[in-house]
Amino acid sequence: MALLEVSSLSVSYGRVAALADVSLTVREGEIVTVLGANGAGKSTLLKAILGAVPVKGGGITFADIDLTRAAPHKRMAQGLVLVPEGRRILISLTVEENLLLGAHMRTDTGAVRGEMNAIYDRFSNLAERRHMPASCLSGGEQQMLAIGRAMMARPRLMMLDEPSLGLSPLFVSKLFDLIRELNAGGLSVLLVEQNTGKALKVAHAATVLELGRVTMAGEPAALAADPRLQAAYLGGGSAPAH
Ligand SMILES: Nc1ncnc2c1ncn2[C@@H]1O[C@H](COP(=O)(O)OP(=O)(O)OP(=O)(O)O)[C@@H](O)[C@H]1O
Repeated sequence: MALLEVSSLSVSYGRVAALADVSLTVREGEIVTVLGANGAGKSTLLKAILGAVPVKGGGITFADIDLTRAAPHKRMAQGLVLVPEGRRILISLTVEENLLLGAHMRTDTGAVRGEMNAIYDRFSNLAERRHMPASCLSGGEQQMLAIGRAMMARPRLMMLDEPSLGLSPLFVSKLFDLIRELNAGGLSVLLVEQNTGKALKVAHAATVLELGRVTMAGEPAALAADPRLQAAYLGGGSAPAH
């Protein structure tokens, strides 16, 4: 079943057309990746789905509800969450305060505490430093905190904007393991990545954006084997095993 349906979406910043006629589907339980060079419109797509930028044309349906004109908080209440590029952790707040920010829309305080404990069980580094400012975390740990904060909203679909950017190879591996694990637990994922090889390995479907338009879309293994994609994003290397 389609969880997120983006159809013929167009977004402009003044005269700059950032997205033109973009369509994409995320089915329940899927990881879908959006690939593309800098400025292709990937972040704009995620922001438009979240309602942070106005759409000029097209539609966004989530869980069969038309959210095209809905306010961001209405979309979040439906289970949409964004882990933004650059993580946007509040470094002067404690780890725990950052996590609680993710639950600010929830009124079920008992369940919120349970969720937080589950996050601490998953991330012992965060648990150990729960009362310390987030500034004491490494970049990789801050990314885990950003994902933990998003989990606090109990999302149905998590959108991740270039989560591996600037992380050490060890944390990149941990990050992709985590995405797999969360997905295995039932979370649907829309993943924007520059790490094309890793993103294609983890995803069930992929879409390539170029200058705001979809130029390729389909099964990740097929895309990975496509010479155009190899030349542009995989350094001409061989297709990753799926
Ligand atoms: N606030 C803005 N005002 C004007 N133009 C913008 C704004 N944000 C993005 N753009 C332009 O819209 C286009 C798409 O940008 P976007 O950030 O969505 O691309 P991206 O694929 O996410 O790139 P990156 O990987 O660099 O984040 C680019 O031409 C960019 O310059």
